[in-house]
Amino acid sequence: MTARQRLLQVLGTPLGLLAIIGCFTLLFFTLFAPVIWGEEARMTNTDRILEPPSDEHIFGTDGSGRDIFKRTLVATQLSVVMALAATAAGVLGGIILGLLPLITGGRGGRYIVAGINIGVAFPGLLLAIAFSVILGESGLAAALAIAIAMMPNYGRLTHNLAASVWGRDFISAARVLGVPTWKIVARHVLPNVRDPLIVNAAMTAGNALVAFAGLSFLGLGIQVPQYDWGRLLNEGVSRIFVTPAPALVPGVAIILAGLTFVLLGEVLGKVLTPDTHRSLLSRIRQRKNLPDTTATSDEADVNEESVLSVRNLHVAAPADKTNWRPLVEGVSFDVAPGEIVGMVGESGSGKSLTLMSVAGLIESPLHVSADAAYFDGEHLKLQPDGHPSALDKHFGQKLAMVFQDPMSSLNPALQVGTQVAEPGMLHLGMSRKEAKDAAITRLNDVRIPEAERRFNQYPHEYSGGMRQRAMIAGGLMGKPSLILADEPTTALDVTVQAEILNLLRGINEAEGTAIMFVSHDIAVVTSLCTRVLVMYRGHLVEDISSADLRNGLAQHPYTKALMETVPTMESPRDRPMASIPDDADFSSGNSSDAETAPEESMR
Ligand SMILES: Nc1ncnc2c1ncn2[C@@H]1O[C@H](COP(=O)(O)OP(=O)(O)OP(=O)(O)O)[C@@H](O)[C@H]1O
Repeated sequence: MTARQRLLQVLGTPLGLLAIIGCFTLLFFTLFAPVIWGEEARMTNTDRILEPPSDEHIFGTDGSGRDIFKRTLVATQLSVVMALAATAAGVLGGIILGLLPLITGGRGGRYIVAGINIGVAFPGLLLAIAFSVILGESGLAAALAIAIAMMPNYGRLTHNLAASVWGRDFISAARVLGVPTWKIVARHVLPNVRDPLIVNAAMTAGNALVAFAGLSFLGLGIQVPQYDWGRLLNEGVSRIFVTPAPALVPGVAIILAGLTFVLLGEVLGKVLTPDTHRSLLSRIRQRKNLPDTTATSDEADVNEESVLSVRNLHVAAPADKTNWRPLVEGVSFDVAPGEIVGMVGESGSGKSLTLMSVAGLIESPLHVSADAAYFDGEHLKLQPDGHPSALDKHFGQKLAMVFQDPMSSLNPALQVGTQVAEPGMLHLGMSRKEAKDAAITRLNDVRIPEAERRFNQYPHEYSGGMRQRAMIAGGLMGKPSLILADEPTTALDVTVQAEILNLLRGINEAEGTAIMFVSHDIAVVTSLCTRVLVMYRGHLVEDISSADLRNGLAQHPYTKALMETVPTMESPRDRPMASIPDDADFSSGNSSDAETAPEESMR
């Protein structure tokens, strides 16, 4: 869903409606109130001084006989404009302040961060009053004082957001390309932190409005003959026990305007950061043309001897407003207890989606459905749209998952041991001490050297292979009956790759754990797995034993072509290695492409 569609959706809710009414009202009075009522609000009338509410002056008159209601409406302009000016200056200053430590780096950067932290420690309003006193009594000085007081908070927010992006790989990539730091900040950091900053700015504008009114109320802001809501409040308060209206009207205006900015922030928050769960549900309701995969029965034809059995799995992505694009179509497979099943296929063939959808890790906007799914003695319930209830409740106990990139799958802020031990405490009822002992045993099992010492280290202190082994150790805490491994060796060099494969093989032999191993490397898969599932363009085109595959008994042309690419002792050494050409098409099941493709590509 685009931001525009989300905006339209949010505007249809009571929150969006209130925000839009508030914004338009505020805009109207800001622009037109001085033009329409400016003259009347300025005109003094000594005959009607300090009058209580009447038909002519619904909220009475002030000490010069001027209509309080009209003055309140006219004061909207100065109150809102000054609040927005203060917010703009404060936000801009805060952003610069928050980004400076990244640009300067080193000791200078640390001093700036320390300065920001000290600034945050002071209450904003007190800071604003202090600066206002220093800068002198005027509206501009008050706006500047509010902006300065706002900067540390906004600077800290910016710095925290920017620092979380700063460590990411695309920033490192830009740095090694020699992009100047200020440009990295402007082009790579700012766009990634923009949305929360915008949302926060809208909320901050509400605070600035209240703060500005507060300063004027104290006599530090707008000076006579100009007037804003704070000034009117100040004039009204002296009569509050006689006639509450003169103080009440500007007071209510301040509250309503502040509330409008908060509502605007809420709306922006919803538009810029969508609620994925709700948007998925609404999208599923909107799109009628879901793939025809209506669930038939929970127990349709699954193999109860298997540890995992899936029937007619479909995954689809939204193509346009009403249609879905199929990504995985009608995939059915079984994994027997203690079996290692490989899944191979070209990039984008749907291997990861198949694995992730079985595990329940597919997120909006994709849609998953199946006819039936069975895991380790349990029929997974099918939801109304045919989505098999996820395996995730088995995570940490009967099911483990190993991902491709161990650096992303381990939390960099937590010690590795803590993350390995977590399933023990969460799912197996272990005490902290028991979980730690079990985790150290598991780290030893996966051959992490000095496991006891390494337990307390952080992911960045581990090598890539060790991180992957630690991930596997975490999965083994609960003695799983199935490990789902999504390209666990792709990010590793060949030696470490061999270590991980040996480790998985060892676990399978020692504990009888079934493994579903996804890879695009058919050589690795045939060496590790007993059976291989071949995916091609979202379809499972072949289910074949590794022995048959090695003996050249593959049936599908794509599988044959894939096998042709595996180098053997007889492969010619004076030619490039065989590969499948990009334009080869095996969808028709015609083998001619398969037989010619690798050779063609060698020429
Ligand atoms: N969130 C998503 N939204 C839309 N399309 C997606 C999404 N995730 C994956 N796809 C598409 O689904 C198809 C299958 O993706 P998948 O990740 O399963 O491929 P794969 O076989 O695992 O490839 P690789 O070996 O490169 O990881 C691809 O065409 C991909 O572009």
